[in-house]
Amino acid sequence: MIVEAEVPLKLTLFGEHAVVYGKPAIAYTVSESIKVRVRESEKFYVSSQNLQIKGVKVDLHEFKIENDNVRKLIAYVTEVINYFNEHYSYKDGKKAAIEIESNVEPSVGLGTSAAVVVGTVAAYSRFLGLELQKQEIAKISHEVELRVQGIASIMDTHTETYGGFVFIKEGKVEKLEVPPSISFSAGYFRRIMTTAEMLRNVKSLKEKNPSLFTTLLDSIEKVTVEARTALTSGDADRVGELMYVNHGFLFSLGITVPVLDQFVSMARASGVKGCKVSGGGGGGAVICIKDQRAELLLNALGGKTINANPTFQGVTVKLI
Ligand SMILES: Nc1ncnc2c1ncn2[C@@H]1O[C@H](COP(=O)(O)OP(=O)(O)OP(=O)(O)O)[C@@H](O)[C@H]1O
Ligand SMILES: C[C@@](O)(CCO)CC(=O)[O-]
Ligand SMILES: [Mg+2]
Repeated sequence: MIVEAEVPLKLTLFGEHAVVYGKPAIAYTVSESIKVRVRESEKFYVSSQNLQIKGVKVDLHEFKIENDNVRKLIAYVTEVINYFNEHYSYKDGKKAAIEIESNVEPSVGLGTSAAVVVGTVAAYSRFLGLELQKQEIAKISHEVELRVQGIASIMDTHTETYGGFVFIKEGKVEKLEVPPSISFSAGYFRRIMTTAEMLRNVKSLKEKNPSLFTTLLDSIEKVTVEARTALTSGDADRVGELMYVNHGFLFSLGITVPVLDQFVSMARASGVKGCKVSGGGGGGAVICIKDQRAELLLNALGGKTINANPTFQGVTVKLI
């Protein structure tokens, strides 16, 4: 028996980083997805084609890779196994081979870490004979992402579990109806830091200058609340204006890098209605109000466009 979970990736429209500190955020799922397959095995294995290891140290006696980078890269998966061992006393129970398939590079600001967690929770729990509801999958996934990163909101794991457009506020998830007249262009640039590292940078800014940090987050909250109304009423011009404003606040939080700021300011100068960084930053994803000029510019600056059309199903699990 092979259990396969498919998890959509996601784009953050408004409120990334602020959502970690209790502010609202808006995100939605796209057609890019990650698949996690779990099958019985004589030993626990984790395999993933698109993980790259920087630097290798090999124990030639047992031909074993000894490398802290490997441990970090698969931490999201191993933490899921630890969770179920702790909570469902499956110690020394069935061993599993866990395979992750993704067409998107890891760590691009599209919620790949959350998708790996949600997919592994959904598939591994079913492999153990559990029938978890989406609410439980989302809750466990957030706890796992939090354990690995030390800091994490519910946004990525809950958006990818439920699917569609979601408004996140104070631990609650509300589905948003956004008219199809509003659509987006998106893509990503090579990233120089992971989200976990960006979260730690933002936390240190908060500790250095708490009052300025509060002002910035309160301003992002105002933008996100206004964007919710503009989105559901189909006001693309207003959504676009608010995207540029949100990008400016994220620049002030120090989560952008030159290529992202260059892209956003050149898009604005060429008349694109709205653009901003999306997700953890440090490179990674950008999102704009749909405009071919934005997609051409993204590619011209060395980025990769993705299909930014919304999907509405969230995580799915099947036996193959
Ligand atoms: N295909 C994959 N196979 C195994 N692990 C993966 C895969 N993709 C991502 N990961 C894990 O997720 C980590 C990247 O998480 P990170 O949060 O930095 O990026 P992201 O989730 O794409 O961005 P954001 O959180 O900003 O949306 C990788 O370092 C790796 O540990
Ligand atoms: C940066 C952040 O807000 C979004 C990452 O996609 C982190 C989080 O919400 O956990
Ligand atoms: Mg992540």
